[in-house]
Amino acid sequence: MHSKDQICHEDYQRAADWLLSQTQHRPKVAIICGSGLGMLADGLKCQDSFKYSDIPGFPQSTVKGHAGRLVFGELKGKTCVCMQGRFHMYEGHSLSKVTFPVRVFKLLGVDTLIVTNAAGSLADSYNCGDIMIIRDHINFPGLAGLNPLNGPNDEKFGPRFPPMSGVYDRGLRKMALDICKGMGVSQYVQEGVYCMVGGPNFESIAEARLLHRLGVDAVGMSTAPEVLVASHCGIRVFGLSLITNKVVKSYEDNETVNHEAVLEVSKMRSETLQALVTELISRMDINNNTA
Ligand SMILES: O=P(O)(O)O[C@@H]1C[C@H](O)[C@@H](CO)O1
Ligand code: HPA
Repeated sequence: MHSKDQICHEDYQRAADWLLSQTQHRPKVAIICGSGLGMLADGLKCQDSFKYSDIPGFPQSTVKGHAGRLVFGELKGKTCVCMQGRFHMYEGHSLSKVTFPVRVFKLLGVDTLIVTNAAGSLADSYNCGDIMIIRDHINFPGLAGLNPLNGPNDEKFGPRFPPMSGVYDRGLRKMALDICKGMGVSQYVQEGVYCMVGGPNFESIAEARLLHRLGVDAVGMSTAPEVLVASHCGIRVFGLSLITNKVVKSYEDNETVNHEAVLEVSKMRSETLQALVTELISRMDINNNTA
């Protein structure tokens, strides 16, 4: 490792080699669990689990609801790796640290990333407890120049100027909608635009109104950097937001949001989310990247 913020190819390779030496699992699918969504790893069979503090180069999780464990295992015959806890920019990590695991996953042979998060809704038709399939994102820190791909481009991972249209795989989104219909949960499933803000504060009312006017359906403090880095290195992406609160948009509204409430709602939908992710993985074709 060169300096706190500069990570080179060998650093990713060192972490990947260490993991490959510790487990027989060779994952094709990676799952990143959002706040309170760590239970997505619970269904994995034949688990091998590693504390982030033991993995070379991995940062530490500091947020409640993010256990800080990497879990390998089998789900419906597919080998998966699951991050029980992600890293956020507001914790003080550089964006290259936030996205460090994604490049390690690439070196492990992962070809599909499922990202999940807890988010607040701006869309008037959304309710607390809704599941939003992410169609697209707005990366506010990215628009302002805070991008994990800043700095020298590592051509071994991808091109200098990666496209960002169509990043959330259309086939997987359609498959997820079909699964939700089959599960009889379509009434609380949405498809929409996620916006990443820096956090750690929740939005002011004026900020919420701005995001609403911009067409944002749900807002959170993660996901976009991981998705950028995954897409840059050719990993297929699918994303889910769990709507844990409605963002306050009115000065007449006395509601306030807090992290404990976010974690409570995450728990409420854990079974449905787990069933959806399991069925999606079971149906997905992980060899030729077509759903
Ligand atoms: O990791 P995610 O994006 O699910 O976490 C959300 C955003 C903040 O970290 C936290 C706020 O409650 O939950
Ligand atoms: N805003 C930002 N991030 C969030 C929210 C929110 O309302 N809820 C959960 N994560």
